[in-house]
Amino acid sequence: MAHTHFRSIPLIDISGLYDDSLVERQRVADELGRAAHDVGFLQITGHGISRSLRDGLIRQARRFFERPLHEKMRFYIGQSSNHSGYVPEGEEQFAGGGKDLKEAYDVNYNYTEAAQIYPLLGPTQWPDSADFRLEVGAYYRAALALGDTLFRGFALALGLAEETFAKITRHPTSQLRLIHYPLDPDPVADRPGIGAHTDYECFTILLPTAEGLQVLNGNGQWIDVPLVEDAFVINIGDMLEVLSNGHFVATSHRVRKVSEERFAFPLFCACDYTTRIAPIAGLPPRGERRYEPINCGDHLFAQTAQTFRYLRERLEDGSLQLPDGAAGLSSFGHGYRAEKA
Ligand SMILES: O=C(O)CCC(=O)C(=O)O
Ligand SMILES: [Fe+2]
Repeated sequence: MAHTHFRSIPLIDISGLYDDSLVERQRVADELGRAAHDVGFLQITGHGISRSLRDGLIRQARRFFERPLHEKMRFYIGQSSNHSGYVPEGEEQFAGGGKDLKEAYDVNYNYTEAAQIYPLLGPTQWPDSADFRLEVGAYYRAALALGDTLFRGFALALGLAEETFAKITRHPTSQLRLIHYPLDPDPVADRPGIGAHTDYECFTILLPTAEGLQVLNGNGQWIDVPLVEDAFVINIGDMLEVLSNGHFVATSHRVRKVSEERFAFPLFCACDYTTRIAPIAGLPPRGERRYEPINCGDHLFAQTAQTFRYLRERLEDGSLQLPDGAAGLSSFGHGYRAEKA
């Protein structure tokens, strides 16, 4: 296993990434790089996303999930063109048939400029609330911009040109999930909030409202991620592990059963749909692992199609086909998750 026997999650003030001095940006980038290499998880402060933007997001999520199911289902993800909208409990089914105790609202890059050519890109399906669209949309854009800053930091940390990732993140297939974990009505049933997994994308910018997230260290121990005021949790996903040739690690994590209502807002920062994800030229391998190249969008869509009920039904009735090459992807996503957990 690549990552170390860490016992805690590094906390890094990233305000220096916005500094005019490259020396200062490199100093912070080196800290990010150490955390991404040793742990695959970190928390950041100094990110510049205001409390009011964060509060607006949380407020809109609370309001939406409080609505009766039949109203939420008017914005069901299965009727959208870019895989956005309401995800009821049980819609997602993971390898082994597990179901998580959660509901979600998924917001994608709102891509309206061209005819939709790829399954995960297109206009986002918003609910019938102008405030939701305003506040959630504003948060999405701010968090995506923070993602661009982190991409620059990770590039410096890898010894690459600062803009390396900018060329492949123009209209990224990056999804913001508003997740609601209700209070568990049946504390006997053994259902996790979210079972053990790694994230598929490059990295995730996560805002949680309560504790519950746990991270697997190299010793096989689950380490609690504490709730830190004003901080975001950042974790490396499969694609940045590949791009960095294993220098950064996608670390397995889970959400344990919740004893209080909990919300969590991950923004999964990915690349443009057609980006070929392979080790970046010039980065020496770390360890024995060799990475097969994959296509960013096809990989995300193939994983999604195999876990969401409405897409599985289309696969089964033949109205949807998986992208070419999707079959050979078991070393990522859930397959990889199972191996690590
Ligand atoms: O709820 C959380 O804190 C984490 C959610 C998560 O890991 C995911 O959605 O991939
Ligand atoms: Fe995750």
